[in-house]
This record gives sequence, structure tokens and C-alpha cells, in this order.
Amino acid sequence: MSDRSPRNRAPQRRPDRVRQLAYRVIRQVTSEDGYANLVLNKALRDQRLSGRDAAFCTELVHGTLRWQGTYDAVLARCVSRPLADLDPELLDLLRLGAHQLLRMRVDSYAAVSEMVTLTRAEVGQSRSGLVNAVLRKVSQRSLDQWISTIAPSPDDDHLGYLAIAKAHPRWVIEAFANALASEEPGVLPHPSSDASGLEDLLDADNDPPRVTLVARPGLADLDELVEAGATRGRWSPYAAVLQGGGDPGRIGAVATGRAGVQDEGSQLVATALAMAPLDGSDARWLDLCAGPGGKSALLAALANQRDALLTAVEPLKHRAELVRANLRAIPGDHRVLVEDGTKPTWPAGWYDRVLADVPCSGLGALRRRPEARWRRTPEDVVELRPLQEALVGSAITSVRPGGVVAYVTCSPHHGETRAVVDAVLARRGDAVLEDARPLFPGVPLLGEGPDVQLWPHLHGTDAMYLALIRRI
Ligand SMILES: C[S@@+](CC[C@H](N)C(=O)[O-])C[C@H]1O[C@@H](n2cnc3c(N)ncnc32)[C@H](O)[C@@H]1O
Repeated sequence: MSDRSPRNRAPQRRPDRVRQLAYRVIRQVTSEDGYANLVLNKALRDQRLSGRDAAFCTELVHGTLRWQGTYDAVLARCVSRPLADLDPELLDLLRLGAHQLLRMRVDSYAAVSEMVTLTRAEVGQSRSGLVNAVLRKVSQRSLDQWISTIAPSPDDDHLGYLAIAKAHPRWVIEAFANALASEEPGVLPHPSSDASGLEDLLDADNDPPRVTLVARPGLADLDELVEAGATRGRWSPYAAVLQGGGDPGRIGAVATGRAGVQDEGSQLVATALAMAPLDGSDARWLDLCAGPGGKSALLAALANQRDALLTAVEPLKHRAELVRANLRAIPGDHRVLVEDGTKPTWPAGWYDRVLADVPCSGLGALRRRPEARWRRTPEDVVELRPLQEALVGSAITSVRPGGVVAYVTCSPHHGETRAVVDAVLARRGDAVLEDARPLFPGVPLLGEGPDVQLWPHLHGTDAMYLALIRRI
């Protein structure tokens, strides 16, 4: 009989440092409603993780959070009680294990064994048996086999199938299907084929985006970013893409604020507002919902080239500080007001161009926010509506007759795009919609207009929406 006295027991293995960090980041994101990107970046910095370790940790965190709904459906088949009855720590450990087994090329034995060791260290020996047993069951099938087992047949319930196979909540897929269908008359809102591009869109959401830079006009030019290793963007005249990622802060133009990190779709909508034709005065520009100030910086740089000035409005003090920081490198006496955009303190009709980039569900930026899809609810869209309508109303009141408003969301959900614009314009007789498509030169697949919806799968951008409104 072997001697199991503590003195003779084999020393307990230490958990793998990278998996442990990934688990702790995931815990913070799920238990404190943290933003994965912020929590992870801080953790990587604090632990001085870089190179392959940082990349592995990022994949563990982002992948686990992004595929959470699918992993929960798999785990529900492997755990004998409802997942809701599991301790949240245990559930996060199981999700992290499932990700390694089902979507990473980690050897099954290594993945299970590492997760058992991590479980022992993080929640105690008594739980490690359950983790071992459940993950072994998970490892008995590939992801495709699990999907065939647990998802409804695509012929019976296409959206239900996609929810599992593409890891999106069903209500989000429905909203996307509706938005895509309205751009392509004749395509059913609930397609059973992918004629509408729905599957491509969901796939694009599951691909982490490359880092896109903006060369702020008049301050940096694209050649400078290209020399630093970036390649020119596809559509925006100011965009460059950092191939292979890397820290953008190492580029001089970014470190000094002459360039910044900004999705190409965000660049396109801000540039579209600046390009809208205008008769008469073009001196006063307003960014009504400015924080953290990415679009403010681009608009201010463009305004500066025409001797115009930008006023940026943001009610949250800490976000207004971010706007100030973003505007610091831009020449000109641009102002930041810490105010509520629905209660203008400036005279009606004061501005020539207004951007209303309103608070929204952010469903258009799921690529870059891995946890967001599981956190948002249909109620968010309903609850944001009155604020969105008040802000468009305020934007229209703030612009002079003949001036233009760009209503922008980072969401393709009709409840926060067309429905908002239509409701506001139906109530007031002093503004009309204009065709925004000519303001996106060279950008293909802009639909039937007059508004513009960009898409990750078609344009490689966030799903930004823009409606161009002219005050009459
Ligand atoms: C979608 S974000 C704007 C992003 C920004 N334009 C950029 O490109 O960096 C919406 C912003 O509106 C702000 N906001 C919320 N309520 C507001 C209000 N009543 N008036 C003005 N801005 C508001 C939010 O704090 C948030 O910073």
C-alpha cells in the first residue's frame, strides 16, 4: 500500500501562469461587469506578459467570453444539475476549459489536466473532480459534433441553429437579419439560406478586428504610418491597418496624438459629415455626444483645415477628460463642454454641422467587445430610444437652416437607427433626410439609401449607421 501521508505525497503542481491570469480576468469581467479589453490589458501590463504568452492569454479570455453561450449549451449537457446552480467561479473554469478543448488546438489531456490544477488552486481540491469529469465529457466530441447534437436543425429553426453554431443570442441574430433583409428587398427576414450575408456577418463578429489607425489630417500623413509598418486602409483616406497587431503606442504619430486608433467605419462617418455639401457659413461644428473623443479629434482636425471650430459636448466628466486628451494635439481653439446634449446652452441654429453619435447598444462593435453580446438585452434598445430621439431632436434644433446633422450609431438594430430618425422627422417639419451614399466615395454595397449601414462582413468595419439630415 502506498504511503499517502502529507510528507510523502507528491508536491502539488502549480497552475500555469497564463491560464491563471486568463481565469482571473474572466472572473473580473463576469463578476464585476468589467470590459474584457480594459481588464485584460491592465492584467497583461501588471504581470508583464508579452509576446506568445500575451497572445495565448488574449485568446483564452476573448474566445471564452465570445463563445460563452455555445459553451454553456455544451456544458448543460455534461453537468447533471442546472448551470445556474453552479458556483460562478466553477462555471467560468468550465467555460475556459471548454474553449481550449473546442476551439483551440490545445491537446485534450493537457487542457483537462491544466484546468484541474487551476481549479485546485483557485477554488479548492473538492471541486477539481467535477471539473475533471465534465471536461472529459466535453472532450469526447468536436465543436461541430456538439453543434449537431445540441443545436436545432437549420431547416427547422435557422436562427436557433445559428445562435449555437455562431455564438450569438437569438434576439441579436433576429435584429441583424431584419437589418440585412431591409437592405436587400426580396430577401426574407428569417432566411434559411445565407443570401442575406447573415452567416458571414456572424462569422465576422467572431473574428477579432485588426488594429486600425487614423492619420489625423494636417497632423500626420499615411506615409508616416506605412513607414512604421502599417498598410493603407481600404476606404477612409486617413486609415492605416497595423498588420499583426502590436502596440500602436510605439508609433511616434500615435504617441503624440497626431494619429490615433480608430475603426475605419468611425472614420468614414465622421468624414461623411465633414464632406456634406453646405451653402453659406461653415465655421461652427458641434459633436453632441463626444466621449471618448475619437470622432471629435478627426472632426477637429478637418475643421481646422477650413478655419472652423469644433465644440464637443459630453455629460460625463471622466469621458469629457478623454475628449480633451484626444483634442490636445489638434491645433485650434476647440471647446469641450461637460453638459447634457438634450439641454442645449447655445442658441438654436448656432451650428453649421452637427454630429449626433448617440449612446446605443453597441451591437455593431461585437468584434471588439467579446463579452458585450451576452450582456446586452432587447430592453436596452427600448430604454435607449427616448434619449436617442431627444439627442437627434436637439441636434436638429442646434443646426441652422441649410446645415446638416449626421445621426450615427454603432449598431445596425432598426430600433436605434431608422426607427429613431423616422420618428423624429415625422414629428417635425423642419428637417429632411438626404442621400448619404455620395459621402462614402468608393465604398461599395451601400444599399438603397438614403441612409448608410456599414457592415463587418462587407466593409471590414464596425456596423456603423449614418443618416444625413438637413435642416430646412
Ligand atoms: C457612442 S458614444 C460617442 C462616441 C464618440 N463620438 C467617439 O467617437 O469617441 C456616446 C456618448 O454619448 C454620451 N452621452 C450620454 N448621454 C448623453 C447626453 N444626454 N448628451 C450628450 N452625450 C451623452 C455618452 O456618455 C457617450 O460618451
